[in-house]
Amino acid sequence: MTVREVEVALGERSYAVRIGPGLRHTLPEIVARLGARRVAVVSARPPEWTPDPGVESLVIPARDGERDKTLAWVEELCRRFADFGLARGDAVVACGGGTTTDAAGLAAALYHRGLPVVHLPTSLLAQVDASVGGKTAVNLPQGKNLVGAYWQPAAVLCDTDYLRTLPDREVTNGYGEIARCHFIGAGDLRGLPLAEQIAASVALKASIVAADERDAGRRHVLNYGHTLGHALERATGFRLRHGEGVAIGTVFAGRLAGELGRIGASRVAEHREVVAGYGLPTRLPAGVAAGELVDLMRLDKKRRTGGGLTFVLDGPRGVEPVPDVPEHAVSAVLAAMPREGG
Ligand SMILES: NC(=O)c1ccc[n+]([C@@H]2O[C@H](COP(=O)([O-])OP(=O)(O)OC[C@H]3O[C@@H](n4cnc5c(N)ncnc54)[C@H](O)[C@@H]3O)[C@@H](O)[C@H]2O)c1
Ligand SMILES: [Zn+2]
Repeated sequence: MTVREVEVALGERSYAVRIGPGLRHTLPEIVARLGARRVAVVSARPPEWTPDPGVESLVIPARDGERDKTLAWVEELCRRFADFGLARGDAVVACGGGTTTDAAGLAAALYHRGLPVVHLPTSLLAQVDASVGGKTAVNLPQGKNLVGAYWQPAAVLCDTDYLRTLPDREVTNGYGEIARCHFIGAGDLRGLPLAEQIAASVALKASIVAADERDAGRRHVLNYGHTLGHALERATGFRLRHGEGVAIGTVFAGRLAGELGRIGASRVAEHREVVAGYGLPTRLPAGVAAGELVDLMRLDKKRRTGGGLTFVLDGPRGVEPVPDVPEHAVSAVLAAMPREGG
């Protein structure tokens, strides 16, 4: 069995992300190394797929999905930890999609002011992105991921066996994040075995997180393709999955960089080819007006930066945030983008 290992280098908070088949069976070694006497296993997978930590444990069944990514669920998890008698020296295990690792990660960060958490991400998106880097969060009615903490896991086990039961659309969703890695430093991953694509995407994220754990600068490049991606998710009432929005947003980022004279025509074309090559959508969905997308992007940015459209774009110095992109350029590129059914 081939196991790949990526180190997230964060000093005394460093940890390993391991990628390969059957890795859930190595959880007891990780728990033993942590010295945990008891473990709460928050699992969104069925019992036969829920990992055994090898010590006294409480399994808390969870549901993946945004509807349980709430403070109420985090409180419920903490109450069950307390009823079980979880205390310092113990640990939490999170097994599920990114919604489950985010919520259980936040519960671990808060309970007793922080217990070690081991992530076993079960979706492709969670393996390449959500479980690595230490951001945890839950949603509020006012918006997604508004309440959270930085809480690095003690270890991440990307057991590729989990992906065998993943629906096709969720596989595609994860590829949206892998495709954008092509342009932010991972190089060409097309045609490689899936485990290698996961490892390369994780290695890229690990290197960026190690340089900028708390999102002060470099970590922004991870948002490649995300500005339009987020607007598309919202404009379609989340009918488009996150990775699909990022895919279309990546094609758009290439075209916008071309429009601004930052990259040449062949690099623009490469964006579409790479995204299409992963079986991802490249065209704007039907029925979403360009004006609405610009409004959504402007709103999104205003909240964060106080005005001006900023995009993470490719260019002569590589990928970097580009502030004050003129709105007419954005509108022109959107108007020229191919459309579904058009
Ligand atoms: N913390 C971070 O840095 C970070 C980064 C990216 C995304 N996220 C968060 O991650 C979440 C998205 O993650 P996601 O796409 O995994 O969503 P998810 O947790 O909702 O899972 C997606 C779907 O896949 C199903 N699923 C998961 N594993 C499965 C398996 N092995 N077999 C069959 N079905 C399975 C789930 O039941 C669900 O229907 C979002 O809430 C996002 O905010 C966090
Ligand atoms: Zn993303």
